[in-house]
Amino acid sequence: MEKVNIVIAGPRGRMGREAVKLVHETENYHLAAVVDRKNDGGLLSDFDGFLGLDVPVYSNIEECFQKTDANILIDLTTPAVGMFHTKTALTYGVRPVVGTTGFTKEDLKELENLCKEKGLGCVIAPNFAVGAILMMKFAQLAGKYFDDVEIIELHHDQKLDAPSGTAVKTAELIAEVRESKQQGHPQEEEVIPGARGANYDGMHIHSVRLPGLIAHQQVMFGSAGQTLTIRHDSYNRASFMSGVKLAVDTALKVDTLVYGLENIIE
Ligand SMILES: NC(=O)C1=CN([C@@H]2O[C@H](COP(=O)(O)OP(=O)(O)OC[C@H]3O[C@@H](n4cnc5c(N)ncnc54)[C@H](OP(=O)(O)O)[C@@H]3O)[C@@H](O)[C@H]2O)C=CC1
Ligand SMILES: O=C(O)C1=N[C@H](C(=O)O)C[C@H](O)C1
Repeated sequence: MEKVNIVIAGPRGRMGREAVKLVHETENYHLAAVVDRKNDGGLLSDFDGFLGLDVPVYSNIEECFQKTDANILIDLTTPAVGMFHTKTALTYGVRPVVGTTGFTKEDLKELENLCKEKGLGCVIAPNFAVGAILMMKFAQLAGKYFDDVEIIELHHDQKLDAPSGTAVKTAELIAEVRESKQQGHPQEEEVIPGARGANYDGMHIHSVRLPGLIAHQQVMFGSAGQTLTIRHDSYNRASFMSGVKLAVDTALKVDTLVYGLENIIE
């Protein structure tokens, strides 16, 4: 079986380290190179925790694709560079699998067009954990029956973006089935600005950041005399890896942009 040549951007990060392990341990995957802003021209094995992984490190992603025969880019970096990496991959004929969050609607539209133009697959998944995908699907189902919903996402305090990509995706999915509604009292006032959280089509999103947390979300619905709470917890980053593998295998097969693993998991 021919190996899938994979480049990982952000290999030293919390997610990147797990992804390196996944690629290294998957029989038909080959870690061809990594993109890191440190150690340009060196090897991944120069960093702590990557013993024996003599994989070239590039700081310039274009140079990486010029010198590497890559099939897939797995991007696990930051909102600031994720879009540039994804566009560059498509330009070089490499299929992106993107876990990095913080992409805007305009970014997604641009990438959808670029995928069409190039005839390449790309998977952007705000959350790779199967349980989180189910949580979002269940929330969308509940959104048909409850107009009032608040999303509470809870993450470690090193997270850069708020609300989380998962919370935004959840709100988007609920908005597809819920009549638009401004929730709460029409005359409610925030005594301290931000008290009611972010507002997506009238749904409120609250972002909690604390050391000790990994990635958690609860979606709370309310109507007369009842509430329904749907919750998902990721206790470690290994929880995301089966979804990363599914995304890689899907990106190789399709020739369009897939935004969200709920479009793959039936
Ligand atoms: N889709 C999903 O299921 C999940 C998505 N995420 C998302 O994945 C992303 C990464 O999360 P996490 O691993 O926790 O974050 P980390 O901060 O641990 O890792 C990010 C890594 O990207 C590196 N980086 C920053 N800029 C560049 C650049 N220009 N080129 C190459 N590497 C760069 C950082 O380097 P340095 O150390 O030098 O800053 C760091 O090593 C986030 O956007 C997060 O929201 C996270 C978990 C699950
Ligand atoms: O930064 C994280 O950690 C996570 N980010 C993703 C998001 O923004 O939804 C996925 C998961 O929640 C972990």
